[in-house]
Amino acid sequence: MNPALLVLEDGRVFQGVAYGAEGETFGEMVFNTGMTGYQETLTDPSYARQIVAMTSPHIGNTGINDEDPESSRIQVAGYVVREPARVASNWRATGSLGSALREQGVVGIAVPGTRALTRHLRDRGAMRAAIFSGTAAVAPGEAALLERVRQTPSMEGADLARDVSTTESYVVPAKGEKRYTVAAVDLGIKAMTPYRMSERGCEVHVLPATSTTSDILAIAPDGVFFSNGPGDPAAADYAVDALKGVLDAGVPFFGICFGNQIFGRALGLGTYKLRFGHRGINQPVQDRTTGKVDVSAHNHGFAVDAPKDGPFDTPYGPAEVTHVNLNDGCVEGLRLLERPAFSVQYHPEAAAGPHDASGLFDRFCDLMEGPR
Ligand SMILES: NC(=O)CC[C@H](N)C(=O)O
Repeated sequence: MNPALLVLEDGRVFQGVAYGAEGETFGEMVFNTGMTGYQETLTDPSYARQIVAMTSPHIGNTGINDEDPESSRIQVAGYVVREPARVASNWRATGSLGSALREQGVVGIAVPGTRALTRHLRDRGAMRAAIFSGTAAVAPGEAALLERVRQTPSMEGADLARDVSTTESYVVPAKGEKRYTVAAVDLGIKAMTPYRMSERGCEVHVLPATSTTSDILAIAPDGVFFSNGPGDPAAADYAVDALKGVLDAGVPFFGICFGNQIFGRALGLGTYKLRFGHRGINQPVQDRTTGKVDVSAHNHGFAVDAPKDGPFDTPYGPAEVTHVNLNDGCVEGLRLLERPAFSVQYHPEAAAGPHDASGLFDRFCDLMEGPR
């Protein structure tokens, strides 16, 4: 087992052993608290340019399979685990996680101190980092490695959605009878999202991130969807502009995660970076319109800054915060009160995660049914 180093931009260094591909990789250091679902995490395009540490101490037990990927490849910039499983055992497994990381050139590290790392990030916030393993970890000394980490760009201001988006549009057919046509703008879309819509009779036209309002409306959609995605929502003006045109046209709208942040910006709200974000599958979110609490899947480092004490004015009429996170009070959902448009900051597609919030896809279908 070859030595490896995890170097954080504030100078903290964790020593470990190489896991996956050997070499070096740079990204924003974040942690995920999910006890299950590592394959969905690894393949979620929202993790582009992030090094993800798993707080669950044993990773890889169920190997990898052909059914769970959220995209065609592993998307994280690097991977930190406490103890990689030595044996992959599951009836669906087609391979081991270690070999998948190696084959796809994803540099990882196993460190004994993932708990210390998580506490450090919780206190100091997500920060730039790098993993150096094999020969990359040996020669230069920690000071030189740290200097290289400090030269990398930060997540703030990063426009990454267009890098991970599809370049060509494609159609996910409706399962059973087709009821609605949905234009889904791919800002880093997870495979489960169009699937959840197709299960409900939606024919989903997945469009590139930089699609304009007229590209979107050209398919005559019953509803428009903006997906999750990586990077800073403040850097995606092109998506905000496209969505403004959709809202002007009054077409029903649903957004998830990055899509919620873009919706917030289209309403004139700002976004800001959370200290360490929410990444896991057990975050409590309250629907303020019903009082009901969902346990939900999350992956976000930014949040929308919106007034929570009642409806507020927007260019599209009054809006309100519909959902809040019960851990830290941050905004988890928005809606317009006089137009058919809403969004959530978390993941009702539940991949991985609890299915409490899956009814939000039905709410989107109800909005599309409305004008008929
Ligand atoms: N999953 C997402 O869509 C993440 C949105 C955004 N990149 C954030 O970190 O907040």
